[in-house]
Amino acid sequence: MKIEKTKLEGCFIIQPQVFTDSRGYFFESFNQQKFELATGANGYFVQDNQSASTYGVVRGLHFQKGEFAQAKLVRVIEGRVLDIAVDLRAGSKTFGQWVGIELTGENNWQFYIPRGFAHGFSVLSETAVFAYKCDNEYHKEAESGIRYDDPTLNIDWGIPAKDMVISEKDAIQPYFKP
Ligand SMILES: Cc1cn([C@H]2C[C@H](O)[C@@H](COP(=O)(O)OP(=O)(O)O[C@H]3O[C@H](C)C(=O)[C@H](O)[C@H]3O)O2)c(=O)[nH]c1=O
Repeated sequence: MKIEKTKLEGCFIIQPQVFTDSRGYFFESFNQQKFELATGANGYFVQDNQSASTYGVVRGLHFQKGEFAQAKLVRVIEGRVLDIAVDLRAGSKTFGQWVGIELTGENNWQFYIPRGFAHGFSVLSETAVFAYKCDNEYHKEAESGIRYDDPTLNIDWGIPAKDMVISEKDAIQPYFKP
C-alpha cells in the first residue's frame, strides 16, 4: 500500500498493492490495521455505500453536519470519476480549498476524506460504480451541501456543463459561505 498526501491536510490517496496473475487480479480493498498505520486516521467505519452512475453525472457537494459528520474512504470499482473534496474545517489553513483526484477501476486508487469536508464526484466514463466507507451513519436530518457550480469554489469537474446530469436536490444546494 502506498500513501500520498494531498495539499489538504488529512486527505490521502491510497494506492493498494495489486497482485496480478494469469487469472486476473487481487488486492485488499480495506485492511483496518494497515490503513491506520499508514494514515494515522481512525479506521473504524460503520457504513458501506455503493452507487452506479452514467457519464456526466455529478453527485455532490454533500456533507453531514455537526456530530453526524462523516469521514469517507472512497474508490471506483468500474469506470472513471473525478473525486472532489472541499475543506470546510473551521480554522483550517486550506479552508475553502478543494482537491480533485481521478479514481478509476484501473488504477484502483482510494481517496480518504476526513470529517469536515464536502464531497462529490463527476463521472468521466460511460458508466461508473462508486463504493465508499463512512465512519458515521446516514442521518438525513443532518444532510447539507454546496452547489456543485459555486462560483467561489470554482470547481473544475472535468466535464462540460452541458453534459452534467444533476439531481433535483443538488440543483438547489446553497452557495458556499466563506
Ligand atoms: C447517502 C445516503 C442516501 N440514502 C438514500 C437517500 C435517497 O433516497 C437515496 C439517494 O441519495 P442521494 O441522492 O443523496 O445519493 P447521492 O447523491 O449519491 O449522495 C451521496 O453523494 C455524495 C458523493 C456523498 O459523498 C454522500 O455520501 C452522499 O450524499 O439514497 C441512504 O439510504 N443512505 C445514505 O447513506
